[in-house]
Amino acid sequence: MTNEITTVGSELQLSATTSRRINSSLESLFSHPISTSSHPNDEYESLMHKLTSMSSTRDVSKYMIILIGLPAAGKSTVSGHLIKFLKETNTTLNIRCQMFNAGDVRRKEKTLQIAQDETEDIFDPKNSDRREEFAKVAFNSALDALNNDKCDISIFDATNSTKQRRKYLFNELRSFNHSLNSKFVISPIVMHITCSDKKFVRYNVHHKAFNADYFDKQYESSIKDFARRLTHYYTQFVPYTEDEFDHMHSNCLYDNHHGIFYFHIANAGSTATTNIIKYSNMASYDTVKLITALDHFTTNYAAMFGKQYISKVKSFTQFSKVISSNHYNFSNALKELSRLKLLRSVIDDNYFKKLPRFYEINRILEE
Ligand SMILES: Nc1ncnc2c1ncn2[C@@H]1O[C@H](COP(=O)(O)OP(=O)(O)OP(=O)(O)O)[C@@H](O)[C@H]1O
Ligand SMILES: O=P(O)(O)OC[C@H]1O[C@](O)(CO)[C@@H](O)[C@@H]1O
Repeated sequence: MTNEITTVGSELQLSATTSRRINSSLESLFSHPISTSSHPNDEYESLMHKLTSMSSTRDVSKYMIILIGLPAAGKSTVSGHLIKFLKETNTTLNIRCQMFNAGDVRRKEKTLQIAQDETEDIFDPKNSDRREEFAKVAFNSALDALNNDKCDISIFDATNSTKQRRKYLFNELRSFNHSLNSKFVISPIVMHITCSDKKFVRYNVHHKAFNADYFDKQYESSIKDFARRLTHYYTQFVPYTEDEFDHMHSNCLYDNHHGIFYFHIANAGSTATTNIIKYSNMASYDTVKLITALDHFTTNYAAMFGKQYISKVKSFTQFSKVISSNHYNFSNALKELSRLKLLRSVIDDNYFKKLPRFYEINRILEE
C-alpha cells in the first residue's frame, strides 16, 4: 500500500482565506447596533468575549467522513470497526463519532417492499430523485450533529455512487464552512470501501438477507432483490479516482483549514490500495493525530479486522464446514445448506458476467 502524504498550499494563500473568514465575522459583529447606554469598557469586554468564544469554537476540528462504495461492499461494517479502533487508540479515544445512514432514513419513511416493477423499485436509476432526498436528509442530520457539537466526526453512510452526488456534498460542506451561522469548520474525509472478490460479494449478499430491509422477507426473495439492487448500482456507480480527488483538492483548498484526505480499503484490506493525505500548512495537531490514526487503520485493516472476516468467508462456501458447525443441529444444517445452494445459484458466475461494467469498474479501482 503506497501512501502519499504532503503539505500543500502556500501559507500566504491559506492565511488570506482565514483572514477573509475572520473579516466577515467581524463585519457581522460590528453590524449589530452598539448600545450607547453601557460603559465603553463594557462594550469592549463584551466584544472581546464574543471574539474569543467565536475563534475558539471555529478552531475546534470537526470532520465528516464521506463513505463511497457499492451496496454490501462493507461500508457500515468497516465504519463500525473504525469507531471501535478510534475508541481503543490513545490519541483518538475522546473523539466522538456518529453514523448517519441514508438507508435508515428510507426505512423510516417506508418499509421496503420487494418491488414488483420498476415504478416501485427505489433502487432503479429511474427513481434516483427519491433516493437523493433520503440521502440529503441523512447528510443534513450529519451536518447538524457536528454543528450542534453532538459529535466530532460524523460518518455519512450512503453509496455516494455518482460524481454528481459527491460534488453536491462537497459544495454543501463548502457553503457550510463559509456560513456565519456555522459554529465549526468541517473537513471532509473520503473513505472508499470496495469489494470485487466474488466470494466476498456472495458472502456479503447472504448477510444482507438478514438486515433491516428484509427482516420480514423470505431468504430467496431477499437475495434476489438484493442482487437486482446491486445490478442497478453497477449501471450508475462511478469509482472515486485520483482525478476526482485532485479536482476536489483544487476546489476546496481555500475552504479548508486542515487539508484533504482520501482513504481506500479494498477486499477487507487484502488488495493493495493508495491513501492520499494532503495537509494544509494550518492543519491542527488534532487533525494530524486523527489522520495518522486513519492511515494506520486503513493500512493495517487486514491484520486488525479483515483476517477474521476472510477466514469466515472461506469456510462459509464449504459445505463440509456448514455440516461440522451444525453438528448437533441436523435441521439447521439442512436449512443452511439449502440457502447456500440457492445463494450459489443466484450469485453465480453468470450473475457476475452480466453485472454491467463489473470488470471495468474493478479494473479502475485496482489500477
Ligand atoms: N470487513 C468486513 N468484516 C466483516 N464482515 C463484513 C465486512 N464487509 C462486509 N461484511 C459482511 O457483509 C455484510 C454487508 O456489509 P455492510 O452492511 O457493511 O455493507 P454496506 O456497504 O454498508 O452495504 P449497504 O450499502 O447496502 O448498506 C455485513 O453484514 C457483514 O456480514
Ligand atoms: O443514495 P445512495 O448514496 O445510493 O445510498 C443510499 C442507500 O445506501 C444503502 O445503504 C445501500 O444499500 C441503502 O440502504 C440506502 O438506501
